[in-house]
Amino acid sequence: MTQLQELRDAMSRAGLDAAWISDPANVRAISGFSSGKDAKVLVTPDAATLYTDARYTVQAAEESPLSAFIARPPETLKHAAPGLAGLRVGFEAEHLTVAAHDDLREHWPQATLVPVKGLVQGLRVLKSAEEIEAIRDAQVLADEVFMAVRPLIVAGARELDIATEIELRLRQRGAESAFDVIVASGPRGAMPHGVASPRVIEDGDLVTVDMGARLRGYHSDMTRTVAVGTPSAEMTRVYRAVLEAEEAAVRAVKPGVRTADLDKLARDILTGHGLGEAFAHSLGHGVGLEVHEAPSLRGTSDDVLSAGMVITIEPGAYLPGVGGVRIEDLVLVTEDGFEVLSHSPKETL
Ligand SMILES: CSCC[C@H](N)C(=O)N1CCC[C@H]1C(=O)N[C@@H](C)C(=O)O
Repeated sequence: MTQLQELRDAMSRAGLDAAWISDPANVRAISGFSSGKDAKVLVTPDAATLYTDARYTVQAAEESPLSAFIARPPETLKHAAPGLAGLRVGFEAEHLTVAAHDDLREHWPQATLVPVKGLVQGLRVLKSAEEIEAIRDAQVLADEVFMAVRPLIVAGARELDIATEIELRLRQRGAESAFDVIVASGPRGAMPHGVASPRVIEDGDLVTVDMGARLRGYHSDMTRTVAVGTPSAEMTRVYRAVLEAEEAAVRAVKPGVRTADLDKLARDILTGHGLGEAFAHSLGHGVGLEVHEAPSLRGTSDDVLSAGMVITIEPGAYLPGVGGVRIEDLVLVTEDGFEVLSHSPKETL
């Protein structure tokens, strides 16, 4: 079943006659159109229209099987209005701005607007074989690039130079960076989202590199923390604790496991090493058309793993003023357990 058919089933369950899809990743999932931020999709039980503007006439015809209406707002909204009179139209409450909602109310006065959450995101959680292939291919490129750049992570190099090399080499392989590359060395390692800075890497630093490729719209995500020279005894101990937590959590991945329990498993190991407070984020997240998507591997999550999910396992420990460690693998949940998609070696300190 295509995601469009699945969406119609979900709309019917939610009591909707139509859905206005505005989130770029959801637009792509439903229509195949890759410039989702300049497009919307209107879905009813017997029609689906891609709305975009004249910059994309050729691209829309090439990429999407949906019929396209080429115009800019408000003509798009005026075009849709007659067919929506008297209908319950779902809109994406987590994405639509207040101003865009006002526009819908103005142009569709006879429709009942219904806020919905996760309508399409829910359909994206289980990946098709084609989607898994794209994520796998993206990770192959990311592994290649990490391995090629690893020898450049030495004392005297700047974090920015490492990030630039990663971005360039991903581009050369036909991909792009999935997000701003994180290169956090020495004390900057205490920042989980420490994007590369001009800092010069020093002997004895641990350097956290968090990178991903985007290929055919799909993302990969992986982190390695590498040692330059000999790190301090304290940071070596932190590294080993994070590695222990990471490997234990990966081994526990299988269908039916609650993501909150996985988070707890990793967190308990770090707590046992006195690092519970230092683990300042969730254990991981789903990966697909967005780098962060469902399921959430957070302690408060109700999500349960199923075969076909692609997730990250990425515990970390962050000591302000001292440094940090994160180790992250990209993992496919399989019928009988898991497959690790990221293959870059991890340091054994
Ligand atoms: C800007 S994308 C960052 C990708 C990275 N691998 C990642 O997902 N990180 C880095 C540290 C924490 C983690 C993250 O942002 N987790 C989110 C889902 C959270 O809220 O915990």
